[in-house]
Amino acid sequence: MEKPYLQVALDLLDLPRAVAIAEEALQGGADWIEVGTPLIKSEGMAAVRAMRERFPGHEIVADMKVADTGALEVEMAAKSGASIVCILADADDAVIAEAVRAARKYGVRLMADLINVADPVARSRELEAMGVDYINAHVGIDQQMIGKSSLDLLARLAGAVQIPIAVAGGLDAATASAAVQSGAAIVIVGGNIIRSADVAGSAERIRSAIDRPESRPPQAESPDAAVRRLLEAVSAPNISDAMHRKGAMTNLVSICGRVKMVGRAVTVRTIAGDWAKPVEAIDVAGEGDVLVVSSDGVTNVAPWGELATLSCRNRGIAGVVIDGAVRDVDDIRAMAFPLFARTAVPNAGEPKGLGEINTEIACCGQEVRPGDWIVGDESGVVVVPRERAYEIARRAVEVKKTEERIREEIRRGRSLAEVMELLKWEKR
Ligand SMILES: O=C(CO)[C@H](O)[C@H](O)COP(=O)(O)O
Repeated sequence: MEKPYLQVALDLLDLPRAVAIAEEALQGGADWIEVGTPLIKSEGMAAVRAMRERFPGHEIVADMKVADTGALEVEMAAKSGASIVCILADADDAVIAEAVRAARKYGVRLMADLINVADPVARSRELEAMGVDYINAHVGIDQQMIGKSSLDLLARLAGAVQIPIAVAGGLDAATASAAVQSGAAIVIVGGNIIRSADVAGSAERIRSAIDRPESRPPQAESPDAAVRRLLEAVSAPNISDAMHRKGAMTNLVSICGRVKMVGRAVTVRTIAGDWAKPVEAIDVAGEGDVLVVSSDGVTNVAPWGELATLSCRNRGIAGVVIDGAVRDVDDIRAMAFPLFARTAVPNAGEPKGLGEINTEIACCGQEVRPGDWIVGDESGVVVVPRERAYEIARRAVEVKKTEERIREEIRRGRSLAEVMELLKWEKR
């Protein structure tokens, strides 16, 4: 079998950055350069021309995602220097037929992107019969965030067509290696190369995983374990960004400073500093849970202190959030326990048993339900709704990756405004 190709997908907005990143990716062993759809939307065919001029010896793939006017869009890309043009597999047969005619006329090849196709096997066979040159088993970025896998799609295509199959969608070194073992002839990687601080190094790792694929049995992981692993890898600000600036609790401070907390909420409602329900909830919570206590913002009396914190630590509870006051701060600090509260006060409340455990509560400006995910660090606390936890955790990891590349470019001497092209992207 011919050596699989590594195609780097330049899903960026800015052409000079894209050229610089393409150079680094080629140094690391990428073969084909994809002018990504966001770059085409931002810079137009100028991006395709620039890549052709700068990299004359490489395949230039224009990810046009053609949905209509097949001939016109293929012609544009071909005349700008693309050697491969991407069309949507789901486009009408009339669009595909026109795209194929134009591709033959202008001497380029067509790659059909299976994103969102209902019956990928049947459609791939039809596309092959219509003259498409490559099939792309592609799971899009938003689909990846809800757990869809390009490797599953690739597996469905085994033996379905004779033309080469490309695969794309969140691939890294391990999944690129698995893709090659499942028959992929072209491995397309975007985020895990272009948003790395070390683009050449990341491309190199993927290149060697493709060239020397290893079979490693996939690690079984429960959905909860996956969410926890992902949330532990990101910060509260990463999560807030991933949630479009929603989910942040207000007016809280981290009593022990530099601590991190991730866990599912056990909710508590208490009244007038009554500490019975918060303390009873310690025995309701399991290892890794977070107690979230609503005390209606009361700050002249504390429903929480050192002995409760010690008890939490013994049970492996991940942290506590209180929209009120706490006491015994010096002893709690010595434990370095993740405790988030509004303030400190010496008075304890009375344990009368007012309130309830594990009902929906309002706490620090957020609605919290039992089982929602709570993440806290020195920047504050965010609430992640339980039904979107996996998606938000995945998106937060992407936010972090994007920042890694931006940080590297600032280290190299550019300003944040330059890297982000703030002036260009101000809202008009
Ligand atoms: O076409 C795309 C998105 O529509 C991307 O280029 C493709 O998914 C590869 O990027 P990533 O590796 O980040 O998923």
